[in-house]
Amino acid sequence: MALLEVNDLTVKFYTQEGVVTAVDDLSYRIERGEKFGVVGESGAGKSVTALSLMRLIESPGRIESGEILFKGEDLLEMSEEEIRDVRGNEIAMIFQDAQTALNPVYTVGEQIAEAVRHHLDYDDEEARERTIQLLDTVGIPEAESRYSDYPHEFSGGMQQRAVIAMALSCDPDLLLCDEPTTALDVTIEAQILEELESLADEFDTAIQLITHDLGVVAEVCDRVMVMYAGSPVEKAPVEELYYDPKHPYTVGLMSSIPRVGDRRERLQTIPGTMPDLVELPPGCSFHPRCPYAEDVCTKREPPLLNPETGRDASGTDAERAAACLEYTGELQEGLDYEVEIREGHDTRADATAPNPEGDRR
Ligand SMILES: Nc1ncnc2c1ncn2[C@@H]1O[C@H](COP(=O)(O)OP(=O)(O)OP(=O)(O)O)[C@@H](O)[C@H]1O
Repeated sequence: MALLEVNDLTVKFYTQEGVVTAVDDLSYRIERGEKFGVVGESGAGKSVTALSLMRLIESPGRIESGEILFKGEDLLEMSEEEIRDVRGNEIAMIFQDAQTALNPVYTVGEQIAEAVRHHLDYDDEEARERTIQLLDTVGIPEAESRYSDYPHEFSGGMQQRAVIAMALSCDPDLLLCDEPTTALDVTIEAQILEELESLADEFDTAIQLITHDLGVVAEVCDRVMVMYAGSPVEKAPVEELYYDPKHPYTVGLMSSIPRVGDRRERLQTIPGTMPDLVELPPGCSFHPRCPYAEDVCTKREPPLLNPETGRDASGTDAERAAACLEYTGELQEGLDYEVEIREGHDTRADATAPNPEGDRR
């Protein structure tokens, strides 16, 4: 049994502008100890997916349908009390902004110790010892004396390490990380990702890592799901995604990974922006930005298929899936891109094929 199995999850927000379908019929699974990446631009539905797992979607949002099986039990059917027990104990979450997760009026050590006492039923002394040990594990030097520091006495990177320590304090089976290193500089980011990865291995914790950065995914994850406008457009083991991306949106994301040593902040980005989720474009929702779009793409919504066999790949078992009419055989010109393999993990797709109409939106 998979640790987590999300089946046909749909989440909507009832706003004054209309009904926003933030997550649309989403299915995926995460195995025990696995590191699973969720990638996509802002507004793709990544955070809403994670908040749904914690049952933290608030009004005007609503989980419309689907099931979220965690160790075989549907989180959506649990009582408030049961879900509170899962939250923090078995599923923990780390957000982008460490500052909001730490309370400025308590010392870092006290806050983590409080979580330890609460979740593990330790007495004060045991909780203090466990906290110091955790701070040390996440790479905070002189953990014993830093125990009594307030959050503002920690650097941004140290704060995020403390938040990771707090999340790991209860030894969760699943850690949801929402852009955990975005606010940090690149060197600290690399260190923290490495730390996160080795801690997850040590504690046998599965990770769902949310990011807009495919470079981060390459660093940490085993499998990846690429999301666009609330839906998965590609799923693949990480190596396959890099060396053989099957969806034009993935190719676009790959072209925008900044290269180490590149002085420009960002190379290219995909022209255009995410569509209005109240009213998605007809057909494939990516077609207005896709350099390979043909007439049929404006009319037919592509199903998630195995790109090799053309079979249905919408379920959680699918290892490889892409939603593009190329795989139903309906594209006449096909997908004309090449992936350039460079040293190490630095793979880049040549997605510079001209789009004659530019941003057609
Ligand atoms: N509280 C809310 N009220 C109304 N709409 C919301 C709310 N929260 C999310 N949404 C809608 O859901 C969409 C998906 O949001 P989500 O935060 O999951 O995107 P994301 O992929 O995580 O992007 P980001 O990287 O910016 O966090 C948003 O574009 C927005 O339209």
